[in-house]
Amino acid sequence: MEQVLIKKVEKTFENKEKKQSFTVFDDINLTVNPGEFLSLLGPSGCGKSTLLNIIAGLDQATNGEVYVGEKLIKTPGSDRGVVFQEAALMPWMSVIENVMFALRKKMKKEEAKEHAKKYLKLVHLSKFMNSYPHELSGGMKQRVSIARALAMDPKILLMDEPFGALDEQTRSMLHREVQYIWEETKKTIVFVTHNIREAIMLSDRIVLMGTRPGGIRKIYDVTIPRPRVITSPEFVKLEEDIMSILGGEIEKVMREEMGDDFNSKKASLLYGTNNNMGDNI
Ligand SMILES: Nc1ncnc2c1ncn2[C@@H]1O[C@H](COP(=O)(O)OP(=O)(O)OP(=O)(O)O)[C@@H](O)[C@H]1O
Repeated sequence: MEQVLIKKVEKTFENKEKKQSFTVFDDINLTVNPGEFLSLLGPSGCGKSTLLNIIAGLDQATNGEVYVGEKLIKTPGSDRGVVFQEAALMPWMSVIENVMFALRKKMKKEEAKEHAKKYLKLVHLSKFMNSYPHELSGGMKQRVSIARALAMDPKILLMDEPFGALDEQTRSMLHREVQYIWEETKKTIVFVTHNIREAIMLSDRIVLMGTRPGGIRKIYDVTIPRPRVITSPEFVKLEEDIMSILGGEIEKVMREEMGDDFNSKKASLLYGTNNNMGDNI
């Protein structure tokens, strides 16, 4: 268990050709507590992935610092495991070989095999360890990619919309799976999502990010006892609270993207809380 400290982080992208720069956010301050499950939630383009990539060391902050424990983060490291929306498994390797590949520099082959088996068991894929990626469903591939990240025994697990491409049923199953993994391994998890219900279902805290100017709008403590039920009154209440702020953020993005074509009635029809997919922003 380790804490992540994000101190005055700014990210500006330079477009050298157009001689323009674009600041995604300019002053993010946040502490992710050891063992915490924290979600970054916000409209498209607010910088969730950018912030996660900076924590991962895959991208650098323009200003400010990120620490994992005492360590200043500049590059990727085995203390942080990353899971992306696409599992990116090597198609010519079996499931167990994919997990072992990540361990090749860390341990000998036999030890790596035992280690990989342990993590495949944790994600309930022991039966499929000799299968190949094309033989697996999308949800199973994502479980392999979670096992691969966990096998490195990172202190922090960073997840960027890991279930974004999956159907609703598979997503619910993986919510249970990831909660089980979190409880078993006691990892600190930072989880990026568009989906309000997903954030409420999984998180200890939800960091709601906004755009133009980008930054943290509000932080919610989710105190609803687990396992959580989406129809419970406290769940619905929190969903409405979050949507009331997010609605304004989404409208801002749409206004900017659509210019004169923007029509707030159209926006509320598309993104209102009453439709079934209102949780998915
Ligand atoms: N390499 C880059 N160069 C220039 N601009 C970038 C680059 N990467 C991201 N951006 C811009 O930074 C902003 C934040 O992007 P980011 O992907 O972090 O947002 P997000 O909140 O994760 O969005 P989404 O939910 O749609 O993935 C966007 O406006 C994006 O266009």
